[in-house]
Amino acid sequence: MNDLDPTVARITDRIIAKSKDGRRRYLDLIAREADNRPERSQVSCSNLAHAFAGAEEDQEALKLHRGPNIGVVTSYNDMLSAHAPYYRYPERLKIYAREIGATVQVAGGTPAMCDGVTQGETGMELSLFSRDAIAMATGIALSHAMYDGMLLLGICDKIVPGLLIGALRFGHLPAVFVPSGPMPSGVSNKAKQAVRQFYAEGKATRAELLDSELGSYHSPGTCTFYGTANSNQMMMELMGLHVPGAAFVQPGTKLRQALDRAAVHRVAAIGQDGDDYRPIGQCVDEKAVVNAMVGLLATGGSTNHAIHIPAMARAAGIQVDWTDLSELSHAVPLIARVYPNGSGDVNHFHEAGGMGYVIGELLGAGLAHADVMGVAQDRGMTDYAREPGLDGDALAWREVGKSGDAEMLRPATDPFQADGGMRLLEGNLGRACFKSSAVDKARWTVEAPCRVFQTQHDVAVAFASGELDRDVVVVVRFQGPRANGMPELHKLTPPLGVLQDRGYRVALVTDGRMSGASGKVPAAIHVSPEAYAGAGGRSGPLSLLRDGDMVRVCAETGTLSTSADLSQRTPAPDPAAAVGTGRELFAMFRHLADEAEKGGSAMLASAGL
Ligand SMILES: O=C(O)[C@H](O)[C@@H](O)[C@H](O)[C@H](O)COP(=O)(O)O
Repeated sequence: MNDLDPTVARITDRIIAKSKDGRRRYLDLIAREADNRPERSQVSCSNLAHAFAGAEEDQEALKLHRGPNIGVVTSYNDMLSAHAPYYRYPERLKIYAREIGATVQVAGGTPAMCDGVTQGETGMELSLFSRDAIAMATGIALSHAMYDGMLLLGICDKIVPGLLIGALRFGHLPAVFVPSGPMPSGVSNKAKQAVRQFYAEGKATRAELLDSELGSYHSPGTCTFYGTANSNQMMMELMGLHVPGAAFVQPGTKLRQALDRAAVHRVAAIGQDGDDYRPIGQCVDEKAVVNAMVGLLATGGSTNHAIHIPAMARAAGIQVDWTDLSELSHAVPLIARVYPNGSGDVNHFHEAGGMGYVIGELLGAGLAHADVMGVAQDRGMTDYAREPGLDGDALAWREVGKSGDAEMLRPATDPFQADGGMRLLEGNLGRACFKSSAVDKARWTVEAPCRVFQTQHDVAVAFASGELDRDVVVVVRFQGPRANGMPELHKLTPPLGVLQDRGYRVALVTDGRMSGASGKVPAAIHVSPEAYAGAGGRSGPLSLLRDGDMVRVCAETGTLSTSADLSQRTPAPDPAAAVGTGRELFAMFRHLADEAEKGGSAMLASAGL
């Protein structure tokens, strides 16, 4: 293992310094919570009876306080394919717990949205804030104070960040995340995108498109592209919150079951009553957060994490921003290419060495912190650089060896790109993120007259009528957290991709989000401050742009600017708040949300975190 890379060391020190007060307050809180944790033997018998009444065969063990009682927070629903396998989990987890004299109770459920289902639809405007609703639901589940540890069942985009934020507010408890793995590969993501582009151009029928989509999304398990859900799994490994290597093992396999079983046994082993106490609030420290950022950059992960990492870190008293991410990006090489940044999917990535290989390379190059607490048998990250397998029925970890596919995974000494997957853009239009790993370097700079839109639907209409057939920067504004909850605008990818393939220089500029599955088209996203002013607020510069203004997006120099003189202009008026699809229920989240760079969260802002 090499010495720590100087940039990683410097940024970690900076994060530690700026988080000093917040982190101290947080650690004091969890120490107090640990000290004040109600001894179950002292809790009122009536309260206990309420808690154990439904426990059936575990009632006796709970009554006698035989072993740790583990609370499961599950985000099961069977519309979300990734979460469908969780249906059978509670029963299994209870059995695994009994093997070691522990008990498992389902503490509560959380909502879980599928961004694939709501993409381009009004339901997507609830998506970012569903993360905070999940954190709050996690808090409600754990508020019963009957648990000695937690198992967190969630995979997809907002669910892992929401579960982690909620769990961190119970940071005196140990926790293990339990993923259930990707579905087998179907129609390749590249072929799926090609049919979408054909359809956008009128060259494929709706029936052909649906067949292609169903060939891709075909069974229970996580979608196979490297989007937000799978980036979540990467981060949980690099933060040490999984049983090592649990991320990408498919559902319904013996290995998956062995990993789930190990998760129960691990969380029971690292509780406050044992001699190896590892509360999640200590596992998630500044170094673990830096590891998550490094992993995101090294693998070209989802841009959504530029919003979620600051939010998750805040819940543990830690402050990070896009400057930290961007500076790290200069030091972290891109060592993985998974669709949308390459052609293989997460199953191929896993076969080629997967997370074990990535972590081994990052540790070897001094880019990741080895000395995080983690939940693995041996403290630290070393176990995460191995891959799990079965020796008979027993779980065993083996060395990963060389990359099994040099098109997909490369050593840190011979990477795909010398720097990581994300750039910060700045200028007179604000601050924005640019996913450089997904965009051909020849397209890192686009300067063209802009067309300004207020909805993604209007972009589709302009595209269909041929109005966008030219070099153009497409600006889609009023898509920030306070305007409409900051939806993903991934449905713009096929039309903009078509324009690009027709030979035009095209870029997108928006205060909204793109999906983890977006790539190819250069995009300045999450522009902050957002265009929307809100009561008593100030409109961001995007609200001043007009059709025809020259806009420059440059990932090389980190620029997002216009040559137009904006100083005398009046901002475009805020759009009216949308109602329907439940959006009116989320008005308070929109009113109170802070900026994307801080996590776009009303909950954290209001809590003073
Ligand atoms: O951030 C993400 O990872 C996406 O929101 C993802 O959850 C969503 O399902 C995509 O919209 C589907 O991607 P495809 O366009 O490849 O089907």
